[in-house]
Amino acid sequence: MRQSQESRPPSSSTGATVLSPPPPLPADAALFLDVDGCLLPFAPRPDAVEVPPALVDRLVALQTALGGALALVSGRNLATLDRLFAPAAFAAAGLHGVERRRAGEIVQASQIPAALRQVRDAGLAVIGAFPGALLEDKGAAIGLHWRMVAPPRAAEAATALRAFAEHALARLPGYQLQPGDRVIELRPRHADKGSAILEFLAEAPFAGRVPVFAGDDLTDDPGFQAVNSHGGISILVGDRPGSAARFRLSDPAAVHAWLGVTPRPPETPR
Ligand SMILES: O=P(O)(O)OC[C@H]1O[C@H](O[C@H]2O[C@H](CO)[C@@H](O)[C@H](O)[C@H]2O)[C@H](O)[C@@H](O)[C@@H]1O
Repeated sequence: MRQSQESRPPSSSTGATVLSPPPPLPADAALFLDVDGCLLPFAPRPDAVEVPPALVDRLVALQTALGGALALVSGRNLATLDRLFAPAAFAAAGLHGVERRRAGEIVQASQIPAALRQVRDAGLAVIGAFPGALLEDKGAAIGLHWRMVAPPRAAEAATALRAFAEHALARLPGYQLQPGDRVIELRPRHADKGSAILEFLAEAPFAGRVPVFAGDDLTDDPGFQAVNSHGGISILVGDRPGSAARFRLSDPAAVHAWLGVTPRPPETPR
């Protein structure tokens, strides 16, 4: 369907979509937050991210203020999200929507097909050819990362890892490729961030609230579409042409400012 001149988002002289900063968080929001590239700046490796205690403090305060209607919606698995944000326990969707649980619930990890174990072993051999590349084993999903491959081999690594993943997909019925920021992932395809958000919105304490979702990457677009379909607030973090988001924040620091994260005062020595 063609958009009318009036309904199209405004464009800059370069043609890039110009999105406004989001309005303040509504008091009756159902708040959904992506993690890497949104709440946390990118780190060299998946296990090198640091979650500032002040961010956890603020998310816990928002969780209370919103009657529990706050969920992390991430490509990480649920176990990793719990470890990163400990001691807090948030409702969460992991593996790009494949895993989902309410706050305080314990869930079994997803089933791992035997073929994925074989693909993982073959993938370890491929990344071995590129110093700095790594394979992230997330249980039912794997990620092949090249952020730490130094130029000039980074482009070659990206091509080789994408080609490996495309080839491996044929051995994994029910799986799809998930491109990300210097990563290609293989993950189950029966759910995405949009379906996870819609499932949260169908139940307490999220139902009947204004959905708000902030995220940065391709995997976040189904989430933007889900909140848009409910008249909510979709927020792109960073710059990515073609996103379905209606508002924009420049980076994780801007997300923190918008959420009202304030640094913890330094501890006084006793
Ligand atoms: O949906 P998200 O919460 O944004 O998760 C997406 C993927 O993020 C992680 O990878 C990215 O962040 C790493 C740490 O900063 C970085 O080293 C890597 O280059 C990025 O691609 C995570 O490792 C993946 O499992 C997530 O799917």
